[in-house]
Amino acid sequence: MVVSLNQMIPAPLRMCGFRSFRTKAFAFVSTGIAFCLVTFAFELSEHYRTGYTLKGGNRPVNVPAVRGIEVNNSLVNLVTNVKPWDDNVPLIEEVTSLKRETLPTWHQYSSDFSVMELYHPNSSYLPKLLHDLAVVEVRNISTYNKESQFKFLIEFIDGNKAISKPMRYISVSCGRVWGFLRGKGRYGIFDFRKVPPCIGRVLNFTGDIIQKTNDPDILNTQRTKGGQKCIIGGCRNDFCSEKRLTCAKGEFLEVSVCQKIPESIKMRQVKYPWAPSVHDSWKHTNICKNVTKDPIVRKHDLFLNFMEIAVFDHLILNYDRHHFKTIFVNKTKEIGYALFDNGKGFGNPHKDEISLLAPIKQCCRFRKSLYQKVLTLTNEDSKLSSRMRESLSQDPLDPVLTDAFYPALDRRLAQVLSEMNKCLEKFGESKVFSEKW
Ligand SMILES: Nc1ncnc2c1ncn2[C@@H]1O[C@H](COP(=O)(O)OP(=O)(O)OP(=O)(O)O)[C@@H](O)[C@H]1O
Ligand SMILES: [Mn+2]
Repeated sequence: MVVSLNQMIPAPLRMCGFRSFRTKAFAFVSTGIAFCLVTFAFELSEHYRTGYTLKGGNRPVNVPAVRGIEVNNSLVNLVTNVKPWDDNVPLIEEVTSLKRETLPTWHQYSSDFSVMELYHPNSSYLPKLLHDLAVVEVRNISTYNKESQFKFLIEFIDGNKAISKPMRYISVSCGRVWGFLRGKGRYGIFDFRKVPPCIGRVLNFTGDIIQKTNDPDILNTQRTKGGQKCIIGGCRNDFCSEKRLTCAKGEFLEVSVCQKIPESIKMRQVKYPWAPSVHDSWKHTNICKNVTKDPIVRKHDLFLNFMEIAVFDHLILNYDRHHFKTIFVNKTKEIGYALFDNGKGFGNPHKDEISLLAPIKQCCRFRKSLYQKVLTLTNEDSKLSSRMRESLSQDPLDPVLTDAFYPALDRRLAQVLSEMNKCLEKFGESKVFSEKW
């Protein structure tokens, strides 16, 4: 089902590059920031984009960002709780007194939230939620979580909150932009919806940012560079500095806007065992047994999730997976997980990194459903690249990915399938397919 939302886009937005805005009501394929791919296999994870040529006249050209390694991952403790429990955070509340459809879209989203999937592919509110993220007026904007790269917390006049990341900078290859735009690296590509709903948006530098904030990290760090309005912002010194400004083009600042996971949801940070690090012992040692013995991996059924994350990261070429978040509904049952930190993905469409598949290669154990999804998306009539293209074409900042990323997705998926098939040939289905942790 395709829902046309064209009329809902104000004319000024259309003029500044917002084109027809149709959102595929989640049938599901690749989850994505923007999500939505087709009706089964993968799904886009977040709507960020990696590069594009100028389109619509007055939109800025952006490009890829270089991101620093954020955390030194010692593999001594393969999986470690980084954050303690916060007992003051309430658990999920059910909305019982109001009919869901009468609630604002974000409220419908929150009340429908499941820890297993960060959104439901067929939910009626999802296209509207995405649309709202792209157009609802900003009430307040501030710096969010200064620990790493610069990002905004946006509060909208409808009460919703989102995490937003600005584009950073540009590199052009063969006349087209490629590589990854900061904050736009988040296309999930799974049939697992582990990245919150996201969409591209053009913020007005003065009207949506300067006039809507009282955050000194924004107000007091305004600069001008090459005639453009910029801010240093507030984040880690190496990311927010005079040398690394966030600049608008004219008044326009392109950002990704991701639905904030409801604040009632508890999350806990967990290390990814195959994280890149200076120690990266997994590159020369099979760490699979150690991982499976880890009490936290066992307790929270994390093992098979690692396999999904590996495939996901391989497809987007995210070589920066250090952590992910587990999410849960009560203190004993921690069943879901979320991937926020995908910003290094989609950096180079001409390169593949097979070592990202180390979990699959070392363990040879994964869900049959994962294998089937991979298989499905390699079919000519349901190719991952086609679904990705279709899904991303719905983003207001389309084109999100440059053309070279589409064959890259299919090529990497074929590599995944090949590794999985090697496992099956070697060990047989009964050992390889696993549904329980
Ligand atoms: N949509 C969201 N909802 C709730 N919390 C979020 C969301 N996005 C990010 N966060 C929180 O903020 C933290 C930092 O997010 P993220 O890893 O995306 O930022 P970053 O490391 O600065 O970005 P990047 O990896 O793109 O450089 C996450 O670990 C998570 O706790
Ligand atoms: Mn990060």
